Amino acid sequence: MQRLQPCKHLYSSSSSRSIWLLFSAVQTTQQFYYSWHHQHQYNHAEYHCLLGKVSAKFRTSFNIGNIRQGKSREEKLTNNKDENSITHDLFSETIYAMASGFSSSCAVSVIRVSGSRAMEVVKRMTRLDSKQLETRRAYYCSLYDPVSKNSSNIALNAVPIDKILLLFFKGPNSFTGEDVIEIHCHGSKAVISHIMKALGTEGIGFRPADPGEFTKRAFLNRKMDLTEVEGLSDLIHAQTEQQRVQALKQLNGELSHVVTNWKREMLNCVAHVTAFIDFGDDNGLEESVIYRERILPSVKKLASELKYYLDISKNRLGERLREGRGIRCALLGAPNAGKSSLLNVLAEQDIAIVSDHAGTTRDVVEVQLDLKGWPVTIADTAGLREHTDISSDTEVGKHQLIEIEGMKRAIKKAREADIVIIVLDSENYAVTPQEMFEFCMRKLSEYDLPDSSDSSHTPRTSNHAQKIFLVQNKIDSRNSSAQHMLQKILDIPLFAISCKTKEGVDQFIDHLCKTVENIFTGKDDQFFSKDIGHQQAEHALLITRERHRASFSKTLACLERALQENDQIEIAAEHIRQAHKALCEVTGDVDFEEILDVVFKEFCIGK
Ligand SMILES: Nc1nc2c(ncn2[C@@H]2O[C@H](COP(=O)(O)OP(=O)(O)OP(=O)(O)O)[C@@H](O)[C@H]2O)c(=O)[nH]1
Ligand SMILES: [Mg+2]
Repeated sequence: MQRLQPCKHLYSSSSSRSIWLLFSAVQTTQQFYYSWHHQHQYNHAEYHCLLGKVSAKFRTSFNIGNIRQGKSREEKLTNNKDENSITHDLFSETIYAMASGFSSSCAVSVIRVSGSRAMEVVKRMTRLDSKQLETRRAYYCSLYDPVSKNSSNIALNAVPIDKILLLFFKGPNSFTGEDVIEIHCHGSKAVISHIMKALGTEGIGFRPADPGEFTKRAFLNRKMDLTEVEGLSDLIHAQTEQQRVQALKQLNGELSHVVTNWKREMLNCVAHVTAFIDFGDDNGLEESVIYRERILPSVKKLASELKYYLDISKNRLGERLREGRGIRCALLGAPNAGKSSLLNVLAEQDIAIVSDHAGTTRDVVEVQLDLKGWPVTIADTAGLREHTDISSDTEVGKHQLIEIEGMKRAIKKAREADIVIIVLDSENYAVTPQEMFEFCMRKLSEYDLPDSSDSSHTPRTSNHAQKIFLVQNKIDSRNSSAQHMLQKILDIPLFAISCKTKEGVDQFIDHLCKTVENIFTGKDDQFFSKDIGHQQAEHALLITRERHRASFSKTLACLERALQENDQIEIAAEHIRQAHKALCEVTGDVDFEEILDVVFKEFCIGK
């Protein structure tokens, strides 16, 4: 049997192997040997002998001095202070910040203190007995200026700052994993600034928290993984109902759960290979059998699951929901058709300039709306019309060039949109609604594809799903007669409305809301293939960031390389290890300061 030299270099070269990895691997190897034992009818003595060998081998193979996982992140960070400037002295200081929002005055505000010396608040700023203090209980008491460290009691004649509710959370069963004190005080500026000043005085010596520092401590103390941290950040910033739902799912670990299962399965495969490399020959195990029966099916399944998640999230609906860009709609039509008027009606405010001068809107004007909890971006655009014989030498020609540039931008915007709303003018005799509709459709199909390297929007592909709505405006006008009304064209939804009297507007908005909801929930087969239902659409919304997608793609590429290795199981195992590492970036189980910086900079102070 031809194979590479076994695993020593595979493990010893890796400086970030962990005890946790070791135990998982030993555990999975146990499962492997149990199943192997069943197949090969080993007796118990033989089985335990094998398992002992594997465990011992794992212990020596892993570079335990440099482990990360398994130890708390805190320990790792304390050991590597110089490498990790981000967390330098992070745990030695007790921090404080306002946890509730900043407002000039409100009924109650919350100030949070976290760290090993948090109890000093109780000892030196209240008359409560710190030794008797129960965790997770609220105490109603007076809060005083801090007494010096050596004085045992608040003086009898001390003047209180405020009457407060004090809560104590004993670490590690707290949000940060450290001792936490919450002060619920009255929300006036005077009370808050007095308490904040008292906590920062030299005597008590706490430090104001950096933005997101409480959550960073929670992450480093393994209270939450990186996807949950992101979920929390999204929940704090959620503007619409559906953003809240999405954020809460991530905070509750839905993405984390999927990723953790994949990671476990990958470790399982690696453990099988390692056990085989070290002991397979001794026990008559065949490399090709292990590869075919154990590695190949697992890796195939993992690869197809990753591919599925990447495929269904191609439209980046998860990111778009989280970021608030949502579904992109563009208003397209002739000058003066009422596009800007419709934008203002939808936004319920005067965002775009409206006038009876044809060609009022020159550039794209965008507004983000919340349609029943789903975010939507609507773009008002310059009016479209035919142009002939333009000369840049004349004043008129110069104006026309500007208008043409506006039209180009309008069509580009419409091409990128998920929904194009063609606004037709019932008053316009020069061009019939039917002609205008055909003109817009021609422009939509003629225009060059936008630059797909611009990652700010979904790259348009040849099968870019797009919906067209027709809106015939100004039905209130006395000039609008039956002959100027558009007849229904195929199955394109057609709405007759008046931006002036609001007639028909509600039906149009209802239809728009329903369409947007159907897209996000997988009921629209233009955006998801027909067999993709509600559950798959929910899966698609799990990927909320480009960094998730990038790690998934990297993981898939490693797994595909592993699949090409045929019977070379040591090489396949190394690819699987790389896949595991790529996936660890999603949950934050690797050393990668830049990612932490990106994630935590989204946070506000006090969280
Ligand atoms: N009677 C009537 N007039 C309308 C209605 N909607 C818009 N208008 C008028 O039509 C004119 C053009 O409206 P806009 O909203 O500026 O049209 P537009 O399509 O944005 O025009 P451009 O920016 O030039 O492309 C304005 O005078 C509006 O008051 C409507 O429903 N009924
Ligand atoms: Mg306009």
